[in-house]
Amino acid sequence: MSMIAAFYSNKSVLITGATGFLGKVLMEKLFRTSPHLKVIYILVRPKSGQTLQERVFQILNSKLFEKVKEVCPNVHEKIRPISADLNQRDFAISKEDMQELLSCTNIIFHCAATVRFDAHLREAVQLNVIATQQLLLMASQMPKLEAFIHISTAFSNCNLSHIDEVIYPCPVEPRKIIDSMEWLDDSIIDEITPKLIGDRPNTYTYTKALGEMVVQQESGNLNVAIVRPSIVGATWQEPFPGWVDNLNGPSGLIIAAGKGFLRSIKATPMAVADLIPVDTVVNLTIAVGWYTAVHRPKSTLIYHSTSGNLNPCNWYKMGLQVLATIEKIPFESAFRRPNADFTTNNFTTQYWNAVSHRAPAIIYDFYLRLTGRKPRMLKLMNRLLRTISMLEYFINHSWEWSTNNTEMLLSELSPEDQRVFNFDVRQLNWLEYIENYVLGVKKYLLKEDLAGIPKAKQHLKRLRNIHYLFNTALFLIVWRLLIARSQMARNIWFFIVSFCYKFISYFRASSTLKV
Ligand SMILES: CCCCCCCCCCCCCCCCCCCCCCCCCC(=O)SCCNC(=O)CCNC(=O)[C@H](O)C(C)(C)COP(=O)(O)OP(=O)(O)OC[C@H]1O[C@@H](n2cnc3c(N)ncnc32)[C@H](O)[C@@H]1OP(=O)(O)O
Ligand SMILES: NC(=O)C1=CN([C@@H]2O[C@H](COP(=O)(O)OP(=O)(O)OC[C@H]3O[C@@H](n4cnc5c(N)ncnc54)[C@H](OP(=O)(O)O)[C@@H]3O)[C@@H](O)[C@H]2O)C=CC1
Repeated sequence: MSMIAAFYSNKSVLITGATGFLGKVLMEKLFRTSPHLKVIYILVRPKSGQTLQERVFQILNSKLFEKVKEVCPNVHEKIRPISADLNQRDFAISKEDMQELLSCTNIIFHCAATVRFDAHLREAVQLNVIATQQLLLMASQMPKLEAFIHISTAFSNCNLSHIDEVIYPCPVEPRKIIDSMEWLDDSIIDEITPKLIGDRPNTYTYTKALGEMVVQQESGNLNVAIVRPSIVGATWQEPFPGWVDNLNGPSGLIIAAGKGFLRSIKATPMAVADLIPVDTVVNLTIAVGWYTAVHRPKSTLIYHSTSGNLNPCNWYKMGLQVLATIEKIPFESAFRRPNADFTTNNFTTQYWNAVSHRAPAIIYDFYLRLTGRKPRMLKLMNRLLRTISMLEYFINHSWEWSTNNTEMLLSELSPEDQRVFNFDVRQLNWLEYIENYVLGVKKYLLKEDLAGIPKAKQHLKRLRNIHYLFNTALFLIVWRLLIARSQMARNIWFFIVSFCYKFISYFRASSTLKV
């Protein structure tokens, strides 16, 4: 029997960010391994015209939850959605709900965050710092609370190249930043943002670092731990391989490459691609919840959920495997044949952006206009290039994360728990994982049927023919223009034609001799 699974039986768990990528997988695994869990409270806001109940219904009816329903048929009774907006004071939770949360919660997993790299500093501070502070305050009023697990990111200190499992202080105290957000207007915040974030690439990583400091400073007597995942990718094993449902991290780029939009990207091929499957992060997080509650470490422990130091993979190997898989199982209705490559300097990046990204988009838009349709490709391409520019920092640097606490925790688990809550990345086979990832992107993100593969291959053949035809026509037009305007081009043309003529005459003569 798994000790960890038994620990969660009869517990009341509170999850923030349960409608997000990581939160959903966390909830799924908790229900599947501990079906006797008492209740999971999830803080949810109404969104995109959907009520809380509709959002929960959609999650429970998704493919991700299929296995849970087999082991825990009454799962819908065990999820208790609480209407909450983490941007509001007291999260805008009703008095009755707040009372229930305060008196019943045993474990908190705080996953909610804004993960947008371009979030305004005010917005990022509100969610990644102030909401964490408020949640800690709530936690301090929970008599039954056994552990508070905060999800941060391995990139909160990406301004360093070697990162230990410790909290590094930021030059300006979080309290000062929080106070200043109350009275500074947006234009001044815009001006000071670059100075505050310093050598970090965006407000996201900066506010996640501030969030960690808040956890350290304001957790009082609570049993607190922090989990720091690197780039979270599709599931490795559970509930099934390759599950993913959002475009963050590599997923969006896999689509862009597979559909033929992305042809080149500035990357350091040998830099470590520190991807970590979402189920690995979730298994570690659940184990951390158990360890923190049962062993009550004296200080706040940080756990790195990274792959680089134990089982490294680089962007070159990853990119190659993505392309190899796409060739085997192509995506439908590609814009161009998938054929992406890495560039390593600004000049070639700009060149290929113009030639391989913007020019085809402009030509396609011209074709749309001619056929009476609304042009859209250049706009889409510009958005893709903007997204890539924001991700570039992470594919052009390498980091080293120490994983002593994570390894210590693994050694503390029973063999059964090591199996049920496996977070040992040394067992990960990258090529197999990436293949399943690409397949998962096709099935669960693009919702494409595998039966459509022959048609997709046919479409790629057509694109290849169009490509050859286009290149030949382009060559002939350029050549014709050159010949018309330049004596040197005419001379070269004359030389080539006479050379070919002599060559053919020689062959004809030698074949006549043989006869
Ligand atoms: C021979 C060699 C072979 C070579 C082969 C070559 C290779 C080829 C193979 C390629 C694969 C292998 C290598 C992969 C490299 C992976 C790099 C990963 C780095 C990740 C680092 C993460 C580290 C930190 C981890 C953390 O700790 S945090 C979690 C991570 N957080 C994020 O990843 C948020 C990012 N995103 C945003 O920050 C916002 O998205 C924002 C960007 C501001 C836009 O913002 P905005 O313009 O407002 O627009 P959106 O509404 O968001 O989107 C607007 C439109 O772009 C779409 N779109 C959103 N996203 C993405 C995305 N990714 N990729 C693509 N499209 C996207 C969306 O569908 C919408 O399209 P539409 O629906 O309009 O058609
Ligand atoms: N994905 C990654 O690559 C990595 C993620 N992380 C960390 O993991 C955690 C989870 O990330 P991930 O699941 O990928 O992110 P998602 O963007 O998928 O999920 C974010 C969650 O936060 C919720 N949320 C955001 N704003 C509010 C609000 N105002 N009130 C209530 N809920 C809100 C969202 O709710 P809603 O559905 O309503 O928007 C959603 O459930 C984050 O803390 C992130 O920093 C760390 C490293 C890498």
